[in-house]
Amino acid sequence: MTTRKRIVLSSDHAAIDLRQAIAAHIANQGWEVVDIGPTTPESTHYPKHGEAAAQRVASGDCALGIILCGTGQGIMMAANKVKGIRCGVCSDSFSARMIRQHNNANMLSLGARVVGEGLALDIVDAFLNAEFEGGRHATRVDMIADIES
Ligand SMILES: O=C(CO)[C@H](O)[C@H](O)COP(=O)(O)O
Repeated sequence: MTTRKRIVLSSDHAAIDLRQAIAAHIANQGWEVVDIGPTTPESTHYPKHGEAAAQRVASGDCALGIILCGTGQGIMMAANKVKGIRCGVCSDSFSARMIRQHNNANMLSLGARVVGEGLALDIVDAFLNAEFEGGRHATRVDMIADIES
């Protein structure tokens, strides 16, 4: 039996269409997508959606998470308040690769009012296809965890 890796997706009202496009894109790549919404366009509050997704990652229920709001900034700030979460906002594919390789990021944040769908999907691919390099970077990531404890 093949175990598919689970990834959680969430957003606020500003990013529903882009979140759903990302969900379809990565489901096609074999990921088990846990899309925790929202699904309706009413105005909502990004901190609760960032925290909900972050808890799925921090608990180990999902290996990774992708979260979105208008800029990607507010929902990233909320997710990073959850212990064990390392989330970066990316508007370019190089940064998305590097936050995995050097920072062992377990969440990616995107701004739906910043990047178009084509670039966003490329950023997602860069994030998902990169691996943590460890070594000197592990020392530094451990130092981030020390700040939390
Ligand atoms: O980007 C965001 C947070 O960082 C939000 O998506 C944005 O602030 C929502 O704005 P509005 O309520 O005007 O749609």
